[in-house]
Amino acid sequence: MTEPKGKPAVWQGGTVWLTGLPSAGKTTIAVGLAARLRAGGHRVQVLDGDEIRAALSADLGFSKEDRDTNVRRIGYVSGLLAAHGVTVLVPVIAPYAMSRQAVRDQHAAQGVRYLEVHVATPVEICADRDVKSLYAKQAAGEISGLTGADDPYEAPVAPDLRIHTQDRTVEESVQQVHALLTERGLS
Ligand SMILES: Nc1ncnc2c1ncn2[C@@H]1O[C@H](COP(=O)(O)OS(=O)(=O)O)[C@@H](OP(=O)(O)O)[C@H]1O
Ligand SMILES: Nc1ncnc2c1ncn2[C@@H]1O[C@H](COP(=O)(O)OP(=O)(O)O)[C@@H](O)[C@H]1O
Repeated sequence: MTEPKGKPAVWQGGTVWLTGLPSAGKTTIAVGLAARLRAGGHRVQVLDGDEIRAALSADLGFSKEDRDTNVRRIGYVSGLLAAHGVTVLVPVIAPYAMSRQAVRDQHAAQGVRYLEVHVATPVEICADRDVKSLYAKQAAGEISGLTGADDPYEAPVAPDLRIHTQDRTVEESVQQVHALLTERGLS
């Protein structure tokens, strides 16, 4: 396959999983980081939670079992892409430690780089942002099983990076993750 003209492609791939509560800032950071990496010549794919659920996991809900299946599916796809030189950014809640560990193990078994970033925005801030009005709906009793409100979130014990987005600009948060990638040879 011929590479597009322009900046030379950068070939090292890997998965960067951004885990955190709804409205923590996962998608915003992934989109900002993707633009920055693409400008540097990287092949980048963002596997957004909502898009993947529509395309690949439409059969799944938000039970523990379904979330685990969803996370493992996304991990499988990201591993394939990353093995072929793509930097895969995954802004997906992934609330259970065991599912996240399974994805990490799967990448290790394939010899593919994997970084976990905990977007550790406190639930009060997330509920205040409430980008999709989910916290309001949960508080009003219209939905249940919302991560962080009335469904579990197992915070990572030893992520590669933990970031606090409150009192930070989006650009500062993107820069923090970009610095991690640089340190680990992924940018
Ligand atoms: N009950 C409940 N709990 C959590 N999230 C909910 C729920 N219902 C819908 N949504 C919306 O779906 C997005 C979460 O999908 P994910 O695939 O990231 O979740 S998971 O990893 O399978 O738990 C999530 O997207 P983000 O807000 O971007 O995190 C929500 O918008
Ligand atoms: N430092 C920051 N990093 C990321 N998002 C931030 C930051 N400060 C404020 N925000 C805002 O928080 C919201 C996060 O929404 P989103 O990225 O959709 O969250 P998630 O994907 O985790 O559900 C956006 O409106 C974003 O502009």
